[in-house]
Amino acid sequence: MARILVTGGAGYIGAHGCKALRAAGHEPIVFDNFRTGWRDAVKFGEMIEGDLLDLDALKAAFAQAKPEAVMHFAALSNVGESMADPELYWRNNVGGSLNLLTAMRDAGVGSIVFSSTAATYGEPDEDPITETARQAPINPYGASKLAVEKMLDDFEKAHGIRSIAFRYFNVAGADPERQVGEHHVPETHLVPNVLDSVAGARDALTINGTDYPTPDGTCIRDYVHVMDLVDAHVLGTEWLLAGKESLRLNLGTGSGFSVREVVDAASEVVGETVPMNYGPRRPGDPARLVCDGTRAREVLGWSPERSVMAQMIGDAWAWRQTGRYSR
Ligand SMILES: NC(=O)c1ccc[n+]([C@@H]2O[C@H](COP(=O)([O-])OP(=O)(O)OC[C@H]3O[C@@H](n4cnc5c(N)ncnc54)[C@H](O)[C@@H]3O)[C@@H](O)[C@H]2O)c1
Ligand SMILES: O=c1ccn([C@@H]2O[C@H](COP(=O)(O)OP(=O)(O)O[C@H]3O[C@H](CO)[C@H](O)[C@H](O)[C@H]3O)[C@@H](O)[C@H]2O)c(=O)[nH]1
Repeated sequence: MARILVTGGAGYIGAHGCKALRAAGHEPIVFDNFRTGWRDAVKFGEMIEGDLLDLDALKAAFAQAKPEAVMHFAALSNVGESMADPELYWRNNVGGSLNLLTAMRDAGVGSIVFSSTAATYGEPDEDPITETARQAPINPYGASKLAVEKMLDDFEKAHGIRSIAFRYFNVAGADPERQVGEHHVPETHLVPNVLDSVAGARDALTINGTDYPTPDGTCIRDYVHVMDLVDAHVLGTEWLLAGKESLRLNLGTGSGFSVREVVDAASEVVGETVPMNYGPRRPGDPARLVCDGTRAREVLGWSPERSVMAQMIGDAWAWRQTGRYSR
């Protein structure tokens, strides 16, 4: 059993991470400023309210929590917002991570699992994308995540802090037991937007572009169930705690689904037609992002068993019907 400081543990993926840590016998301690997170999402251990931009608060959190490792989910992650306000993204995501690594160095904590993203690849030059593909982000969000990957490299060389950067593809679904789930305000992700449209909580879903060079003209993505994704984080944390080397790993299934295929799957799961219309392309959307996820399976023994489209949509729908948070 290990004590793990979980930054962003009140957010979508971080809350599932806490559940997975607890299920594996570890003790998550959430560090979050609730900017996009939810107090109701903190269910699996202690919580320290604080901001990554406040180095003193972070140092105090390390003194209080005495963690053996860190899971670092906290970030802002809205691509459109990052284009409009890059300063916010560089300050929060890069400045916040710099403070975190500084506090880790000072507290003598030598293991961190970091949420990176397929957005670090930009317009990929490989299909499917392996970890050695060129990283050339096309928006400030992706650039901020790539900068943190480089910061991790430098802190390892200078201070021996070992890290795993997981490059997530499209995360979807929810805890099947409905304790935690996805709730962003505003929501930009496809699956919750589809379900909000079915539930009448928003106007018809707008499909962003139908003229991409894909079989049905809509963008193709690689969707991974959030519970599978956080299982990889537990395996990664245990890997580092066992003294093993730093890793950079994609997390995805290797299967691509178009926007239309996701909509059709949702209609089938929910048993209703998804109200939808067609809009222009969303700036910055690559046509196709599909992962070569072989390495995570081989190195960590990760097996994403729940990342089946019908299951991801079904779990997200069940959570939407009964579980959502309120502020
Ligand atoms: N959702 C996806 O599909 C996806 C894909 C790739 C990468 N990621 C990455 O995964 C991580 C989690 O994403 P999510 O969808 O759960 O986002 P989220 O917005 O639901 O959660 C982020 C959490 O971090 C907290 N936070 C942000 N800035 C903070 C700060 N300065 N100090 C303290 N807490 C702060 C927020 O309050 C929130 O609870 C992010 O780093 C994101 O970039 C997500
Ligand atoms: O209402 C919507 C919402 C989305 N889409 C489309 O659905 C696809 C998936 O969009 P998401 O917003 O769900 O996901 P992204 O692929 O844009 O982004 C995800 O993957 C990125 C990496 O490429 C980042 O990591 C980001 O944080 C993560 O959410 C895109 O073609 C998007 O344009 C729609 O057509 N309508």
